[in-house]
Amino acid sequence: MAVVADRIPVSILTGFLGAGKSTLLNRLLKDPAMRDAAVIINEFGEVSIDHLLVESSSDSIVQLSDGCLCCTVRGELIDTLAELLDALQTGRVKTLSRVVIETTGLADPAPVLQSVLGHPVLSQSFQLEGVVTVVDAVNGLTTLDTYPEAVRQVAVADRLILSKASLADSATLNKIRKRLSTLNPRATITNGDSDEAGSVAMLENGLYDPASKTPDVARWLHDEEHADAHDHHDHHHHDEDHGHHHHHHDVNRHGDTIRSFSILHDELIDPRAFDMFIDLMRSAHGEKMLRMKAIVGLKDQPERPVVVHGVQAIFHPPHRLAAWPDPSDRRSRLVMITDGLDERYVRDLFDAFTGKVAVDRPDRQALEDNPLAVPGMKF
Ligand SMILES: Nc1nc2c(ncn2[C@@H]2O[C@H](COP(=O)(O)OP(=O)(O)OP(=O)(O)O)[C@@H](O)[C@H]2O)c(=O)[nH]1
Repeated sequence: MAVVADRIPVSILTGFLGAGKSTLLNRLLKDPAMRDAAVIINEFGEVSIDHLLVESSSDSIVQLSDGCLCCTVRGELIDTLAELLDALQTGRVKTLSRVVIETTGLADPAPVLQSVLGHPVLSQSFQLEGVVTVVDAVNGLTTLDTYPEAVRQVAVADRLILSKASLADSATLNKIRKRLSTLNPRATITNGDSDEAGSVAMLENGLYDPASKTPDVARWLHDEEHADAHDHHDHHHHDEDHGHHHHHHDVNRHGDTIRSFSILHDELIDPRAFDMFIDLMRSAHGEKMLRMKAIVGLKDQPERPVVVHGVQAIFHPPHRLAAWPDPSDRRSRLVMITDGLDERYVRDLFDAFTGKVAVDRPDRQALEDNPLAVPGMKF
């Protein structure tokens, strides 16, 4: 493979589940300087939603890498970068100004970094320009206390973007800023609301230098290099159960209580029933629901699906899309990442609200009578 004279800058956009990575990426893609950039989006879970919602400008190439970047299986990412290079060298892509890789929220960034920094061939053509980590001002402190991945994401960053600052009180904001400065004293902290956060400037952090980070970072990268020798596929279990594909994670990295699963539904849903389902999930199980993303067809406006984002107990205001992103596929899709919440239970609850009858399950009426199901979300 020929060596490209100027290496192409690669930026990594990371941050815990629901921190606001895609939101930032959508803003970034509107910056004219992102023309000729490629974006690689990695999603957790087999039913993808993110790529449908990325508002790419026509010149940006959006690649979907659906391998799991959160563990050390990095083959997919290497393949995707190699394909980009090939497209450039064979003229299928005229110019490639930069690459942005959005990791999954559970990503341990070390293997991702190592893919670029440590690959003998790719590192001749790509150079790591920096790591941008989005931290949610509302859930950030709890997340950092609970999930070591979140700490690593902060520690490796060149720039920290503090999202949802407008939703947090000033005492929380001060605490989180302090915590971030302790975890990573050299990273710039940028407010997510600022113009800078949504522009290419946030990616321009100079070349990535692990030595400027805390000593832990150099150690993690070193560990990753050595972990390469092992076959990490051993840790992945892709089972088929009731026709649903699971992605069970390497228990050593994420704890064996984290699960990702998705629900597909062919019929349009009664808006009120969906309200109730979401409300019950939020009020009764919010802390166990690390992430919910859904695109849902409701009976009131079948042509305009609703997008719902839940991040732990916080549900962001849902929004209606102007149309289905892919008109040939109008199934409702809910992707959930839970910690200690049984998949069967969530499925049964959803089925109950959407009218699927089963003998051993409460029906919708019974659930509506449940005082936990406080109506609240209106579309
Ligand atoms: N108010 C407010 N909401 C935000 C901000 N950033 C993101 N959100 C909302 O938070 C929710 C999650 O945002 P995403 O951008 O999808 O988060 P993500 O990090 O890409 O999520 P994952 O890919 O699941 O890890 C969405 O409903 C956003 O609208 C912010 O700065 N302020």
